[in-house]
Parts: sequence; structure tokens; C-alpha cells
Amino acid sequence: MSAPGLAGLTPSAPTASRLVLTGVEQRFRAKDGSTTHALGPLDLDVVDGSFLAVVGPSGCGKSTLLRLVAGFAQPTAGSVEVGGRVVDGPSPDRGVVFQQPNLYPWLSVAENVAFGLKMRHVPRAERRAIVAEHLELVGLADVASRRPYELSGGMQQRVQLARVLANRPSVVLMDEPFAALDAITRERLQDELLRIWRTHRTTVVFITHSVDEAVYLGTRVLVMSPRPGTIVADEPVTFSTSDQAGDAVRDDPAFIEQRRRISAHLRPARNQNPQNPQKESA
Ligand SMILES: Nc1ncnc2c1ncn2[C@@H]1O[C@H](COP(=O)(O)OP(=O)(O)OP(=O)(O)O)[C@@H](O)[C@H]1O
Repeated sequence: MSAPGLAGLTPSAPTASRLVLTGVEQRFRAKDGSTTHALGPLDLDVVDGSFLAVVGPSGCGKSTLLRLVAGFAQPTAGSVEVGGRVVDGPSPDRGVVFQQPNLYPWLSVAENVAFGLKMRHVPRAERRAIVAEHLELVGLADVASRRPYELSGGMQQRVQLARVLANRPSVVLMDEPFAALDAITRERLQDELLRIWRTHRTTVVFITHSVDEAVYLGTRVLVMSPRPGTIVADEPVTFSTSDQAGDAVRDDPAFIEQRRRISAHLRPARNQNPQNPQKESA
């Protein structure tokens, strides 16, 4: 079931963005003393340059997993390492793209993209060059001086992506980034992300509810079980590393078959009786 992230690449030594989770578990304790076992135990090894797409039923711990890699929280058990270092807090080296763009409304598009660079005291001239490069990258050079509220949802999401990429992170963590967008905008942004990833090959961890999106974008798809989330399937995917995109991929019988197979792993969860949810551990 387990497979390397990219065909033929078996991780061995820590590299800049190799992501290693060992025995990771997350439990949340409520005020009344009850505990929610949200995640794990989970082991994962992701090689540099992977596009790891994670799917799973609602509440299975996908965002929890992402938050642990981001360093927003510490696991109850186990360890999370990026580039051979234990994650013990957030870092611009692990950029997070959320479902909602959370841009600063009082800043222009360019100032939003420059924000992290300014915080890190990147000199003004360098900052300007990096911002221009990244606005160009996401196709927003012509709206640099606008405010976020003047942009569409898809454009705002591109600004968020540019802001994260401008920090040149070794890992980009994306939590259902396109879920709030209409179908056409979503497909357009998938293709833009694919184009950027194909050029830069930054390691991406991408949470989604869409199997189609996971198979379209990923070099590896993880399927998680219902809570506590563990890995029930782990498949390499090759469509995003081909030079094809759009309908040429989605109409490919191999794509349709892989999408079907991965969806089948989710089916027992889909068929679960909602009147009988998993019991909380005491
Ligand atoms: N801070 C917290 N305190 C208590 N419980 C939490 C906390 N964060 C998450 N949980 C619980 O942990 C479980 C996993 O949540 P998580 O948000 O990671 O799931 P998910 O797979 O991302 O869900 P969805 O697909 O619906 O966004 C859920 O039962 C959730 O209620």
C-alpha cells in the first residue's frame, strides 16, 4: 500500500523539505475532561518536490495533520520533522494557504505579498523585485495597487499563494484552498497551481475533499480513515508530472480508473450511518 512519493525516489537522507512524521497522534481534551482522538498513529515520509494530496471524510483529521506540519500545534505523541529538523513552531519556510484568503484589507495587493518579506527585513529593492516576480507568476501584475476587496475570490486566492511563495518556503501547505470557489475558477486555479508547481517543484501538502482534484494535482494521494485519521491508501500518481492538463487528463481512462479506485477507499466512510458516529475515547 505504501509507495514512494515520486516513482523510483525512495527517501533516505534528510533533504531541505523532506517531511517525516513518526508515530504522530493528536488528541484534544475538552473542559469536561473528555478526549477526542483526532489523528493517528501516523507515519509518513514525503520526498522533496512531492505534491502530496490528502483526502478523507469530514472530521478525519486532515486539517489537524496540516496544522501539525505548519507548527501551529504540537502532536500529543510522535514527531514531525521537515528537512531533518523537528517542527516546534510556525516558520515562513512552511507557508500555509487557507481556504479563506485572509489578506489585509488595508494593504494593496503588492503590500500584502510584501508583508512577510518586510517582517523579515528584506531590503526594499529586493522586496520589490520578489513581489513583482510573484505577482507575475500568479498573473496579477496588473492589479498590484488594488485592495483585496476589489478582487474576485479567485484573484484573492492567487494573492495569498503569491504571498506564501514570495517567502520561498521549502514546503507549501494548502488546506482546501479552492473549496470556496466556483467550478470554473477552481479548475483555472488548479491549472495555475500545476503550472507553478511544475516550474518550481516545491513540496506541497494539499488537503482536499475532491478526489478528482487530488488525482489531477498530486504525485501521491493519501486516503485517510474516519477519525482518528490514519492512512488507509497511499498511491503514486503521474498525471501532474506529465505535460498534459485539462480534459486531456480528465478524459484519460487511466485518470478515470485511478479516481474510481481512490473514491472506493472513501466509500465505507461515505456509507457510515450518521446516527451512529464514532465514539469518543474517554
Ligand atoms: N482545537 C480543537 N479542539 C478540540 N477538537 C478539535 C480541535 N481541532 C480539531 N478538533 C476535532 O478533531 C477532529 C478532526 O478535525 P479536523 O478539522 O482536523 O478534520 P478535517 O478532516 O480537516 O475535517 P473537514 O474535512 O470537515 O474540514 C474533529 O473531530 C474536530 O472536531
